[in-house]
Formats: sequence, C-alpha cells, structure tokens
Amino acid sequence: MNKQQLFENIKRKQSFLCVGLDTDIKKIPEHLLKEEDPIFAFNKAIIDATADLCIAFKPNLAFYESMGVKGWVSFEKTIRYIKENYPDQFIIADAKRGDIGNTSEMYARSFFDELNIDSVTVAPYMGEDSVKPFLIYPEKWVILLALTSNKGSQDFQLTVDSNGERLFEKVLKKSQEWANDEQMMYVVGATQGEMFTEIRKYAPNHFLLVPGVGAQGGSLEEVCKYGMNNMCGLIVNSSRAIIYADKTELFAEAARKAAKEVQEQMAIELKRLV
Ligand SMILES: O=C(O)c1cc(=O)[nH]c(=O)n1[C@@H]1O[C@H](COP(=O)(O)O)[C@@H](O)[C@H]1O
Repeated sequence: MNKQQLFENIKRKQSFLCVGLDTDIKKIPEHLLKEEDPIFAFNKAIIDATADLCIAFKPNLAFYESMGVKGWVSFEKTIRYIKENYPDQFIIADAKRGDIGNTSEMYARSFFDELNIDSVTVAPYMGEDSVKPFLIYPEKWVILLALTSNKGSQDFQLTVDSNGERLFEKVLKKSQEWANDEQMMYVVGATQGEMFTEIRKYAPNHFLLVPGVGAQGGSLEEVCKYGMNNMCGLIVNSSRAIIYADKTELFAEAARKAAKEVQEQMAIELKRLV
C-alpha cells in the first residue's frame, strides 16, 4: 500500500486507528480456550468487530513467538485472514528487527516475501546496512523507532551529543538519506506530547506510527495538535484498551465500542484537514 492509498483510507473511514493485536492467552476470555486455536479465534472476532473503524492492524510478534510454533501458526492465520477479508487494511508486523545486513535480509524476506505484510518495525541502532535490506521491496514500509512511548526513551533517545543534537534527531535526519516518506515511517510514542512539534521539524511529511494512547495514557488530542500534517500523517495504535475492553463472551462488542469511541474522536480531529 502506498502513502496516497493510506490517506484515502483515512479519509474514507474517518479514522487513523490501528488496532494492536497483542493477544495474550492469559488475558483472552475463558470460553475461547476450548477452541482449537484460541489466539486466532480471539483475533478473528476482534478483527471482524473493528475492521470498519480502523485502517491498520498491528500484531506484535512477541505475543505470538512466546507460544512457539503454535503462536507462529496463529500469527500467519491472522495475517491471511486480514488479507483475504479486509484487503484495505495496512498490516504492521511489530517485530522491532534490525541486524547485520545478511540477517536483516532474512527478516525482510520472512515479513515481505513469505507473508506479504505491508510494514515492519525496525530498530535503528545498527545503522544503515541493518535497515537497507528492508527497503528493496516496492510499496513495503520500514517503521523506524525514533522516540518511543516508554520511560526508557529518556535513556538514549534524548541524550545530546557534542553538537547539541539529540539521538532521536540524528535518527530522523540520517535515515532520510536511506529512504523517503513513501517507504519510511517513524515510531513516536503518544506519551511524548509536545515533542511531536520537534519531530515535525525534521519529518514534516512522514507518517508516524503512534502507540501509547489507551493503556499507556497518551493523549490523542495532543498527538493531533502537535503531530498531524496535511495528509493526517498519523497511525495511532491502541492495543490493550481495545482488545481487552471486556473479558466475557461480549468481548468483541466491547472492543468495537472502545474502538468506536476512539474513531469518533479521530473524525473530529480530521476536520482540521478540510
Ligand atoms: O513499536 C511499537 O509499536 C511500540 C513502540 C513504542 O514506543 N511503544 C509501544 O507501546 N509500542 C507497541 O505498541 C503497543 C502498545 O500497546 P498498548 O499499550 O496495550 O496500547 C505494544 O505492542 C508495544 O510493543
């Protein structure tokens, strides 16, 4: 999917919500445990209940890999289900990969060749040759960690070098030598508030993947105020606050209600664009 198509989906659906499929066998409703593949059964119900309210789904690989082969099967089934039933959805493999070149090449192969997923999150720490193997695939995206939502983002990302440059700034500037805003997005945590103004100084046109609303307490209003650009430029993820809105047999309806609340706020924010 290209940038314009993503923007068209946002306008059509009046949403820039990404539903995070962080599916934990210990948190899903008990009645699903009797299913042959409880993780997939849960995902399928969440996807069906929220697909018209969101433009992206983001399964986080940790939740699947933690279950071994079974988890990987659930992950693949989930990807296939979205692609077959909701082909307009942008899929993000949240894997936070990145390694020496030939190893990154294998990561890229598994997400882009093997599974045909739209995008993968990548850590920038190992530099250019660790990111470039993900960039040889047309209309596939690298989503590079820039300024994350967690407390530890202060440990490295905000440290200032001898030229007065913060590490996240360096990531934003340097990585634009590798790819433009048609192939690269950045992760910026919703908890970063006014820092979105800083991000937009260096990446005015890029899409940003913004996790951290909902369970982590980030403000959608602030994210939009400081981070929205003329193509929206935001994909805002919420995982736990949506998928675990309820733990009974009514979990999918509750997830839909939680997603709808966020989508309605997004529709209001999108009025800035016209
Ligand atoms: O790359 C990410 O998606 C990510 C980056 C970041 O800075 N913070 C962050 O929370 N995430 C992911 O976004 C999701 C947030 O989940 P909730 O806090 O439950 O909405 C998890 O899958 C995190 O791994």
